[in-house]
Amino acid sequence: MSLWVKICGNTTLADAQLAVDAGADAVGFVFAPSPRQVTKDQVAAIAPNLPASVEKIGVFVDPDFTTIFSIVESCGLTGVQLHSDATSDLASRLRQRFGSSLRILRVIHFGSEAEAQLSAAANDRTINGVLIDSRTAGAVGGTGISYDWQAAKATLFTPANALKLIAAGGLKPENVAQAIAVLEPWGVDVASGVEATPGRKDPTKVRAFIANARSAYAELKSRWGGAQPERRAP
Ligand SMILES: O=C(O)c1ccccc1NCC(=O)[C@H](O)[C@H](O)COP(=O)(O)O
Repeated sequence: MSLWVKICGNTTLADAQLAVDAGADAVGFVFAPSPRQVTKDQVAAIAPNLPASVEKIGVFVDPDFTTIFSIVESCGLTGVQLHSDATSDLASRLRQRFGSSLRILRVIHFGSEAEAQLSAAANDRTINGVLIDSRTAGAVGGTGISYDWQAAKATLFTPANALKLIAAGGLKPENVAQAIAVLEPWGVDVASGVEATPGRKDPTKVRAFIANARSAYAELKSRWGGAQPERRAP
């Protein structure tokens, strides 16, 4: 088992390839209003040039099924990250249509409702994992703001939680090791923390982020010894 690393908010092939070369497991594309917003045509031109082994995740905010279906098909996405009402049947419709090959991630924002939302997610067999992110009054992602990791560890990233939990929100090369040491997540995700300017990645930051994350996870594994946390399949 190793740490899953996603570099999100790619807008060019060069940036996505940079993430791949630096060792990312997944690259993300934001199909929502954002300084990093991309179109279906842009991603359809980028994704086929990336290795098949790298996950290509589309990020959708309040999406409808038809839009997501069309984008996943046209761009060859391997996963979706849904910022949507958890009570909608969107995830189950996507699961029915694409089967187990599509990684479906739900987003939960750190805050007063997060614990209840995570309990509900634990019973949702259509999703493969949950990304715990920050939000502001104006943005549901890409905020560059980190939450209280100690509080998140106590309430969300608990040893009892078998979901694949991904830490996001305000991560950067300088703090990702600390986040991993505290939260012991299944994965980490970053957008603005590895940028040179909004929408464009900084090669030095991308490489440092992934290298620091990998070495922090290696330390964590030695702390665990033989007893690594069980995560729910798949
Ligand atoms: O990145 C965005 O601009 C964005 C906008 C709207 C919804 C989601 C968005 N990003 C999704 C991600 O997975 C980001 O990596 C995550 O929110 C963390 O962002 P950051 O705090 O900038 O690292």
